[in-house]
Amino acid sequence: MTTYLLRSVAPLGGEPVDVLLADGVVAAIGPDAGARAGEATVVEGEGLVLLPGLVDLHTHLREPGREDAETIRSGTRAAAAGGFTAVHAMANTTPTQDTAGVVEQVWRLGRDAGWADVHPVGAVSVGLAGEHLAELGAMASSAARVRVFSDDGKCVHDPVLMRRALEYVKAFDGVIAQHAQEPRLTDGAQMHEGVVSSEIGLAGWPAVAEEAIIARDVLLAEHVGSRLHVCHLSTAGSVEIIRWAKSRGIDVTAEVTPHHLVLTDELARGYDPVFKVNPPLRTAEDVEAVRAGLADGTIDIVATDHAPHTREDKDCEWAAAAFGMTGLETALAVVQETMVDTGRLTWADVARVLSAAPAAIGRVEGQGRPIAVGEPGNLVLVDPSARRTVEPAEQATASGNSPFRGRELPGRVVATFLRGRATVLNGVLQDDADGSRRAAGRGVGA
Ligand SMILES: NC(=O)N[C@@H](CC(=O)O)C(=O)O
Ligand SMILES: [Zn+2]
Ligand SMILES: [Zn+2]
Repeated sequence: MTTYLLRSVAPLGGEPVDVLLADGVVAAIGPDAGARAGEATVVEGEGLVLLPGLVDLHTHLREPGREDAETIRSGTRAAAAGGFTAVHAMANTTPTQDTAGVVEQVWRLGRDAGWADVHPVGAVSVGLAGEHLAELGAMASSAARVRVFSDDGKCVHDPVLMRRALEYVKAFDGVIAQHAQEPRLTDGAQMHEGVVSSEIGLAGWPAVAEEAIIARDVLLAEHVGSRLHVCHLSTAGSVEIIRWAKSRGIDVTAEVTPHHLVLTDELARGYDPVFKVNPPLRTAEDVEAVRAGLADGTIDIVATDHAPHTREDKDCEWAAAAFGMTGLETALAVVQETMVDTGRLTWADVARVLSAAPAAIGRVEGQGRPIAVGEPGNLVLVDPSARRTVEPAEQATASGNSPFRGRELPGRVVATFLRGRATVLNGVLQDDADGSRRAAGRGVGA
């Protein structure tokens, strides 16, 4: 196994030091690292920030069932390119990830691909139909060790089913990740309900459809004494409810997506379905509220909700298009632009919201760890001074539905290490050496 000497890198944006990666772990930090480097491959790290490998709690890999949009391999290559060393693969596949057999298959395909650890999310209900609980216990005790359960794409709207799920997962320290969308209030909805939806004539998805479910679920979580996680929170009112729930001591965590940190419903005016997503892009006031919530810790993590879709499902009229946008390869850049470059989060905070906290919520071992001697070599090296223009054709994801296409974003992933092995080096995915390699992000000097 190759040994790497990361020379003069800044862990969590702090003072530059040398870091030695050997035998899959952080073997030395500081003057000792150079002395023990021997034949190590040297990575010049001047000006680069070293973070723990990123952990995504919310990824759609589409395999099994929609391999035309993404496969476990293409999706985890995109993850590596974006600096991730672990992803949670959502359950809305075909067949649904609602049995031990299916989650084990997804887990095994992820392990065999080798680009990032894949932790399958188990469905809450059989077939995501919202009627009968899936075999949560069997998925938890399977080889995939499932701890996160979600019907994402659909809301667990029946309060009795939600209550039973919350009670059931307590036995194995699981968590229910809720896609908060009251279906009766969003029938036929196409975008955020507000000024823009009424001006352009698209059916609205009101903020209250999200907030009503979150309010109900934090109360249910309190009642049964269980753990709740709220997926892709998107409104100012949702931030207020989570803040209130935490102040009462309710065991709830929440995520925001990169796109909800920066994009607004104004983008729907062009009727480009690349901006069609669930929950919908909201208003500038909501964007400010989710940034403030992330900055003050009300929102625990950033999760991508990477949702690849084929051209047929996206390049059509707005009403017919699928909901969702890709995000693994732009997440860190968007967080840098909206939160770090604006002074609202430090790099140490970024390590928390994109690595340590999602690993803790998912009960993932060996990820999201401090950068310290003896810890697994799951790391990402970032150049915050680079700039790049997002080009879907240069991305590793098999789908082209990035809402940031053509947009310039800061930062570049220079290297990603999975247990000491480089999955990305010098901005290039490490699968072949024939010049046809795709850059992991076009940046200065890439
Ligand atoms: N976010 C989306 O708009 N779409 C997701 C489902 C989901 O996250 O709800 C998908 O699977 O495509
Ligand atoms: Zn969802
Ligand atoms: Zn999702």
